[in-house]
Amino acid sequence: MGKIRRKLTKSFSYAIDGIKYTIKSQPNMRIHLGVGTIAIAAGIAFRIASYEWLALVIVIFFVFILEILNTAIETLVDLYTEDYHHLAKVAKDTAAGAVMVAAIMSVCVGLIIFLPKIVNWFF
Ligand SMILES: Nc1ncnc2c1ncn2[C@@H]1O[C@H](COP(=O)(O)OP(=O)(O)OP(=O)(O)O)[C@@H](O)[C@H]1O
Repeated sequence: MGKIRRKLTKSFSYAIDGIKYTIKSQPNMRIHLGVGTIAIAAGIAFRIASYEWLALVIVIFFVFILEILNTAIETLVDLYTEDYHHLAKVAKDTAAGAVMVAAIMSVCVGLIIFLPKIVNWFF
């Protein structure tokens, strides 16, 4: 039992190391964290419904997940080659594209949830 717990603790701490590395090395991850925090604060301020929380939390975490995977792919490419290679460019650009698509999706969800509330608030 102790052995299993020690193994789980180790895996957990390696995963946290990966997340910490992404936050430290990727300015974009820090932007995602900032925007996610603002969106959560806005959700609290506007008392959004539970289905809106569901959509908001999913898109926020989806962007985090893809940024972490993007970092893993970038790092693997750099480990493989530091020379210019067309396929290295394709790998990095497509991984970055995935993050961008997720970020656009999260902006759309944010607008769908908050825009009517902001308009109501002002008018
Ligand atoms: N080995 C390589 N061969 C060809 N093109 C590369 C290579 N490394 C990077 N690139 C190109 O340069 C771009 C920037 O690569 P870089 O490693 O600096 O990532 P980045 O822009 O810092 O990504 P992020 O901002 O997400 O950290 C890549 O998207 C890719 O188009």
